[in-house]
Amino acid sequence: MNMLISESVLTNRQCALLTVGQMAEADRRSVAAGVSSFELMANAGAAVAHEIECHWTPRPVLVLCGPGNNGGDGFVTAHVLAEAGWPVRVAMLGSRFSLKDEARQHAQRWVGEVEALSPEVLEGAELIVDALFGAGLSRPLQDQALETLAAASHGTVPIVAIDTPSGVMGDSGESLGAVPAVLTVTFFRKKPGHLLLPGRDLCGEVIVADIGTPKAVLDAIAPQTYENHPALWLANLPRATSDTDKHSRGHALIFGGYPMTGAARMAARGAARAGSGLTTIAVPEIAFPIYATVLDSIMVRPWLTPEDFGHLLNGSRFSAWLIGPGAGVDKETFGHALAMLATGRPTIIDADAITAFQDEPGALDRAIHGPCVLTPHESEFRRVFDPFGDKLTRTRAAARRCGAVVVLKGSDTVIAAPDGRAIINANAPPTLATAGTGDVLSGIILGLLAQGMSAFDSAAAGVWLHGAAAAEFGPGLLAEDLPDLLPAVFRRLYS
Ligand SMILES: NC(=O)C1=CN([C@@H]2O[C@H](COP(=O)(O)OP(=O)(O)OC[C@H]3O[C@@H](n4cnc5c(N)ncnc54)[C@H](O)[C@@H]3O)[C@@H](O)[C@H]2O)[C@@H](O)CC1
Ligand SMILES: [K+]
Repeated sequence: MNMLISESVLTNRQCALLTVGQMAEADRRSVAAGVSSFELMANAGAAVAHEIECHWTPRPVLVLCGPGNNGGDGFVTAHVLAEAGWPVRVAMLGSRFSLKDEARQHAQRWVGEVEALSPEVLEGAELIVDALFGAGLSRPLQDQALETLAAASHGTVPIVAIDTPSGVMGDSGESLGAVPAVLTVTFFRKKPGHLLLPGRDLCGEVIVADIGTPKAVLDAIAPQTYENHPALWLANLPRATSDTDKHSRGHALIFGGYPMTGAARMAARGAARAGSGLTTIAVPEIAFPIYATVLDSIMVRPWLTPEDFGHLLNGSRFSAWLIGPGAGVDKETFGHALAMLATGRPTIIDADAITAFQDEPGALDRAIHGPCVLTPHESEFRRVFDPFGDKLTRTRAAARRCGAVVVLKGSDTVIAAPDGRAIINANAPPTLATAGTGDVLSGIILGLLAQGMSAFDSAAAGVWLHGAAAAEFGPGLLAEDLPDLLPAVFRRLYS
């Protein structure tokens, strides 16, 4: 997996994602720093042409240009490819004389015919460049744009999108009529819509091209959103040294439910493999024989009454706790979760323990006052948080409301902190869609929290490690395979 090795040389600045508004600001600041808009557009179109030449041999290309700057990039791409000897045609939505500023200047350099956009222009094309609209689209595609792209998607001709497939919204990844591209070339930094679904799937391969935007622009913009990558948290990942002993690596406690006992056991194995020095499952006495007979290094601690469980929490030996996997949705789970949160020690509230707050979400907000991670999937999220808005906005709002790090799971998991920082994860393979993988995820995050990593870093690292472990295994994955795949992922991270 060379991917991990080459990716690890990235810096966190390179993982930054910019909103459509921030990208426009980057453009303005570049111009103020002396890089003209004309030059930015020339570089953008040339970068697209370069990627096309790297991916395909010369063939008839059709460039579909829109009425804004995305269309301007398209004219540059057409010009550069034609200069390189490729057979190029251009079709445009509207008139090239209605283009403004640098887009107009670049369009004037195109001496060939400009056909009117319609599905008929697709005839004979063996590569299509979608330069109709960029990421800032605010209304659905319609008429000729919609019909032409729809017709293009019915054929087998590859589509290369400039900035985003037209119709994908850069801030949310939502689609207003976009069709899938095989390659998307964007500029300076990705936007959230390149990673959030369905945008990510519609983009195909994404290449980020340098178009001469000065790097200092990023400091001025101070982005708050990142693509998940080890560059963001590797330096803070706990590592054992020669003076480490098991107690200094933390002690994770998991609430073990009954009769569903597998979930807590898988979480415990995730915590232990993530490096927790000691891992204990606290179980109702009736379940003790079930847990104890199938666990070795992981300890099992029986409790008889809820008061016993409370006393356990008030002892000082545990450094982080988790409740949720297999806990059951009932008053007891609600009470145990509140007892954990009341200690102010690092706590993960997952699965049933999230749902246990569905009638009283305010109680969750009031109880959180220490480091805390919530790990809902979409249905659990909707039971306790506002379901409106795109995934990034919703997760941020939830984190701000409750004061915890919120991990809204899925193929495009979003991790948000109460202070507004957010990370989008894109390394999770679809094989993770199987029972119990969420239990292992909360266990991995617990193992990192127990070792003293911050809640936001633990959540980001845990989500990434979980995805990398699943990718390591490939098809046929079961949740119980995941903990044992972590050592290979760690080995590569540290190599
Ligand atoms: N750093 C940057 O921001 C750079 C941006 N560049 C390009 O500029 C693009 C952004 O340019 P623009 O802001 O002009 O955006 P677009 O090129 O997407 O054009 C927007 C125009 O289309 C119209 N429009 C929007 N939705 C429509 C719909 N559904 N049907 C019909 N018309 C619609 C709008 O009224 C507006 O006139 C980027 O995507 C990128 O390709 C590059 O030239 C280089 C640098
Ligand atoms: K486009």
